[in-house]
Amino acid sequence: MAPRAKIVCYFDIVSPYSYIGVKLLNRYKTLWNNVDVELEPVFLAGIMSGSKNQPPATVAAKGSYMAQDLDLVSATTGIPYSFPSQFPIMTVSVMRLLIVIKKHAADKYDQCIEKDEYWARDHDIAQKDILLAALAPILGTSKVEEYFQMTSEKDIKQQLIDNTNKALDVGAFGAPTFIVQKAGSDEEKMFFGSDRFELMSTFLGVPYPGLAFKNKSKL
Ligand SMILES: N[C@@H](CCC(=O)N[C@@H](CS)C(=O)NCC(=O)O)C(=O)O
Repeated sequence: MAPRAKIVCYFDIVSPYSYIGVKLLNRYKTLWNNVDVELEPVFLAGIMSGSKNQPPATVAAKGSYMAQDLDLVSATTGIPYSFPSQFPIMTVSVMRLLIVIKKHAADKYDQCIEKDEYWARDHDIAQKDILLAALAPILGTSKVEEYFQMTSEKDIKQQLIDNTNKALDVGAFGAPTFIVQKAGSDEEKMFFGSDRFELMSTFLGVPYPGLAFKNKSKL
Protein backbone atom coordinates (compact mmCIF):
# COMPACT_ATOMS: atom_id res chain seq x y z
CA MET A 1 0.00 0.00 0.00
CA ALA A 2 1.26 3.50 -0.86
CA PRO A 3 2.38 5.54 2.18
CA ARG A 4 -0.17 7.98 3.52
CA ALA A 5 0.15 11.49 4.89
CA LYS A 6 -1.46 12.37 8.20
CA ILE A 7 -3.14 15.44 9.66
CA VAL A 8 -3.90 15.58 13.37
CA CYS A 9 -6.25 18.43 14.26
CA TYR A 10 -6.44 19.58 17.87
CA PHE A 11 -9.69 21.45 18.40
CA ASP A 12 -12.06 22.76 21.05
CA ILE A 13 -15.58 23.67 20.05
CA VAL A 14 -15.45 26.79 22.23
CA SER A 15 -13.26 28.17 19.43
CA PRO A 16 -15.12 29.42 16.34
CA TYR A 17 -12.03 28.86 14.21
CA SER A 18 -11.93 25.24 15.41
CA TYR A 19 -15.52 24.85 14.26
CA ILE A 20 -14.55 26.25 10.84
CA GLY A 21 -11.25 24.34 10.69
CA VAL A 22 -12.80 20.95 11.40
CA LYS A 23 -15.52 21.48 8.81
CA LEU A 24 -13.01 22.56 6.15
CA LEU A 25 -10.71 19.64 6.92
CA ASN A 26 -13.64 17.21 6.63
CA ARG A 27 -14.41 18.74 3.22
CA TYR A 28 -10.82 18.65 1.97
CA LYS A 29 -10.22 15.07 3.11
CA THR A 30 -12.77 13.94 0.53
CA LEU A 31 -10.37 15.31 -2.08
CA TRP A 32 -7.08 14.29 -0.44
CA ASN A 33 -7.31 10.53 -0.86
CA ASN A 34 -3.91 9.73 0.58
CA VAL A 35 -4.27 11.72 3.81
CA ASP A 36 -5.44 10.22 7.11
CA VAL A 37 -7.20 12.67 9.40
CA GLU A 38 -7.40 12.47 13.18
CA LEU A 39 -9.61 14.94 15.06
CA GLU A 40 -8.43 15.23 18.66
CA PRO A 41 -10.50 17.06 21.29
CA VAL A 42 -8.51 19.39 23.55
CA PHE A 43 -9.26 21.87 26.31
CA LEU A 44 -8.37 25.26 24.85
CA ALA A 45 -8.14 26.98 28.25
CA GLY A 46 -5.44 24.43 29.14
CA ILE A 47 -3.56 25.24 25.95
CA MET A 48 -3.83 28.97 26.68
CA SER A 49 -2.50 28.60 30.22
CA GLY A 50 0.11 25.97 29.28
CA SER A 51 1.53 28.19 26.53
CA LYS A 52 1.06 31.39 28.58
CA ASN A 53 -1.17 32.79 25.83
CA GLN A 54 -4.42 34.76 26.18
CA PRO A 55 -7.70 34.17 24.30
CA PRO A 56 -7.79 36.70 21.42
CA ALA A 57 -11.20 38.06 22.42
CA THR A 58 -9.64 39.39 25.64
CA VAL A 59 -8.18 42.16 23.44
CA ALA A 60 -11.19 44.26 22.40
CA ALA A 61 -9.83 45.12 18.93
CA LYS A 62 -9.10 41.43 18.19
CA GLY A 63 -12.59 40.49 19.39
CA SER A 64 -14.32 42.90 17.00
CA TYR A 65 -11.97 41.94 14.13
CA MET A 66 -12.79 38.25 14.73
CA ALA A 67 -16.53 38.91 14.57
CA GLN A 68 -16.22 40.55 11.11
CA ASP A 69 -13.66 38.01 9.92
CA LEU A 70 -15.89 35.06 10.83
CA ASP A 71 -18.86 36.58 8.97
CA LEU A 72 -16.77 36.74 5.82
CA VAL A 73 -15.33 33.24 6.34
CA SER A 74 -18.89 31.96 6.66
CA ALA A 75 -20.02 33.80 3.51
CA THR A 76 -17.02 32.44 1.55
CA THR A 77 -17.13 28.85 2.78
CA GLY A 78 -20.91 28.51 3.10
CA ILE A 79 -20.38 27.23 6.65
CA PRO A 80 -23.34 28.44 8.72
CA TYR A 81 -22.25 30.73 11.53
CA SER A 82 -23.74 33.25 13.90
CA PHE A 83 -22.01 34.53 17.01
CA PRO A 84 -23.76 32.92 20.03
CA SER A 85 -25.35 34.97 22.80
CA GLN A 86 -23.30 33.07 25.43
CA PHE A 87 -19.56 33.19 24.82
CA PRO A 88 -17.34 31.67 25.95
CA ILE A 89 -19.06 28.61 27.38
CA MET A 90 -17.50 25.77 29.38
CA THR A 91 -16.95 23.04 26.78
CA VAL A 92 -15.03 20.58 28.94
CA SER A 93 -17.94 18.11 29.19
CA VAL A 94 -18.60 18.44 25.44
CA MET A 95 -14.99 17.62 24.64
CA ARG A 96 -15.01 14.67 27.09
CA LEU A 97 -18.21 13.42 25.46
CA LEU A 98 -16.54 13.60 22.03
CA ILE A 99 -13.68 11.49 23.41
CA VAL A 100 -16.22 8.88 24.57
CA ILE A 101 -17.93 8.94 21.17
CA LYS A 102 -14.60 8.59 19.35
CA LYS A 103 -13.87 5.53 21.47
CA HIS A 104 -17.29 3.85 21.42
CA ALA A 105 -19.09 5.10 18.30
CA ALA A 106 -16.25 6.00 15.94
CA ASP A 107 -18.45 5.76 12.86
CA LYS A 108 -20.66 8.58 14.21
CA TYR A 109 -17.86 10.76 15.59
CA ASP A 110 -17.47 13.09 12.57
CA GLN A 111 -21.21 13.58 12.37
CA CYS A 112 -21.34 14.58 16.05
CA ILE A 113 -18.42 17.01 15.67
CA GLU A 114 -20.02 18.54 12.59
CA LYS A 115 -23.14 19.60 14.52
CA ASP A 116 -23.53 23.37 14.35
CA GLU A 117 -25.68 23.76 17.49
CA TYR A 118 -23.43 26.31 19.16
CA TRP A 119 -21.83 28.18 16.27
CA ALA A 120 -24.89 28.52 14.06
CA ARG A 121 -27.96 27.93 16.24
CA ASP A 122 -27.07 29.65 19.50
CA HIS A 123 -27.74 26.49 21.49
CA ASP A 124 -25.75 26.49 24.71
CA ILE A 125 -24.24 23.02 24.55
CA ALA A 126 -22.62 23.50 27.96
CA GLN A 127 -26.12 22.65 29.24
CA LYS A 128 -26.39 18.88 29.49
CA ASP A 129 -29.98 18.68 28.20
CA ILE A 130 -29.20 20.82 25.16
CA LEU A 131 -26.07 18.81 24.39
CA LEU A 132 -27.85 15.46 24.68
CA ALA A 133 -30.81 16.67 22.61
CA ALA A 134 -28.39 17.73 19.85
CA LEU A 135 -26.70 14.34 19.66
CA ALA A 136 -29.69 12.06 20.33
CA PRO A 137 -30.79 12.01 16.65
CA ILE A 138 -27.33 10.66 15.73
CA LEU A 139 -26.59 8.33 18.66
CA GLY A 140 -30.05 7.51 20.05
CA THR A 141 -31.38 8.79 23.36
CA SER A 142 -30.26 5.94 25.60
CA LYS A 143 -26.76 5.71 24.09
CA VAL A 144 -26.15 9.44 24.39
CA GLU A 145 -27.17 9.28 28.09
CA GLU A 146 -24.89 6.27 28.59
CA TYR A 147 -21.97 8.04 26.89
CA PHE A 148 -22.54 11.18 28.94
CA GLN A 149 -22.31 9.14 32.17
CA MET A 150 -18.90 7.96 30.97
CA THR A 151 -17.57 11.53 30.80
CA SER A 152 -17.01 11.40 34.56
CA GLU A 153 -14.76 8.32 34.28
CA LYS A 154 -11.14 8.87 35.22
CA ASP A 155 -9.64 7.63 31.94
CA ILE A 156 -11.89 9.89 29.84
CA LYS A 157 -10.93 12.95 31.90
CA GLN A 158 -7.31 11.90 31.64
CA GLN A 159 -7.57 11.49 27.85
CA LEU A 160 -8.62 15.14 27.45
CA ILE A 161 -5.67 16.20 29.63
CA ASP A 162 -3.32 13.96 27.62
CA ASN A 163 -4.55 15.34 24.28
CA THR A 164 -4.11 18.89 25.57
CA ASN A 165 -0.59 18.13 26.80
CA LYS A 166 0.27 16.43 23.52
CA ALA A 167 -0.79 19.58 21.66
CA LEU A 168 1.29 21.73 24.02
CA ASP A 169 4.27 19.41 23.50
CA VAL A 170 4.18 19.99 19.75
CA GLY A 171 4.04 23.76 20.27
CA ALA A 172 0.32 24.59 20.27
CA PHE A 173 -0.71 28.00 21.64
CA GLY A 174 -4.28 28.10 20.34
CA ALA A 175 -6.87 26.27 18.27
CA PRO A 176 -7.29 24.80 15.82
CA THR A 177 -3.75 23.40 15.69
CA PHE A 178 -2.80 20.94 12.97
CA ILE A 179 0.16 18.58 12.95
CA VAL A 180 0.80 17.59 9.38
CA GLN A 181 3.04 14.67 8.47
CA LYS A 182 4.21 13.96 4.93
CA ALA A 183 3.51 10.55 3.40
CA GLY A 184 6.32 8.04 3.88
CA SER A 185 8.40 10.48 5.91
CA ASP A 186 8.88 11.58 9.51
CA GLU A 187 8.82 15.20 8.39
CA GLU A 188 6.02 17.03 10.14
CA LYS A 189 4.99 20.61 10.67
CA MET A 190 2.61 22.48 12.93
CA PHE A 191 0.04 24.87 11.45
CA PHE A 192 -2.12 27.20 13.53
CA GLY A 193 -5.55 28.32 12.33
CA SER A 194 -8.32 27.37 9.95
CA ASP A 195 -6.77 29.67 7.33
CA ARG A 196 -3.61 27.61 6.77
CA PHE A 197 -4.98 24.94 4.43
CA GLU A 198 -3.29 26.38 1.34
CA LEU A 199 0.08 26.14 3.11
CA MET A 200 -0.70 22.62 4.33
CA SER A 201 -1.49 21.65 0.73
CA THR A 202 1.86 23.01 -0.44
CA PHE A 203 3.64 21.13 2.34
CA LEU A 204 1.86 17.87 1.46
CA GLY A 205 1.88 18.36 -2.32
CA VAL A 206 -1.89 17.95 -2.59
CA PRO A 207 -4.34 20.24 -4.43
CA TYR A 208 -5.77 23.27 -2.65
CA PRO A 209 -9.39 23.64 -3.76
CA GLY A 210 -10.02 27.05 -2.11
CA LEU A 211 -12.26 28.18 0.72
CA ALA A 212 -15.44 27.83 -1.31
CA PHE A 213 -14.81 24.10 -1.99
CA LYS A 214 -17.72 21.98 -0.83
CA ASN A 215 -17.94 19.01 -3.07
CA LYS A 216 -15.42 17.13 -5.20
CA SER A 217 -17.93 16.55 -7.97
CA LYS A 218 -18.40 20.31 -8.39
CA LEU A 219 -14.70 21.10 -8.96
N1 LIG B 1 -6.36 33.19 11.79
C1 LIG B 1 -6.79 32.02 12.50
C2 LIG B 1 -7.23 32.46 13.90
C3 LIG B 1 -7.45 31.32 14.86
C4 LIG B 1 -7.72 31.83 16.26
O1 LIG B 1 -7.71 33.03 16.50
N2 LIG B 1 -7.96 30.90 17.18
C5 LIG B 1 -8.15 31.29 18.55
C6 LIG B 1 -9.22 30.45 19.20
S1 LIG B 1 -10.79 30.79 18.41
C7 LIG B 1 -6.84 31.10 19.29
O2 LIG B 1 -6.57 30.05 19.80
N3 LIG B 1 -6.02 32.14 19.29
C8 LIG B 1 -4.73 32.13 19.89
C9 LIG B 1 -3.89 33.25 19.35
O3 LIG B 1 -4.36 33.97 18.44
O4 LIG B 1 -2.76 33.42 19.81
C10 LIG B 1 -7.93 31.31 11.73
O5 LIG B 1 -8.39 31.87 10.73
O6 LIG B 1 -8.30 30.21 12.09
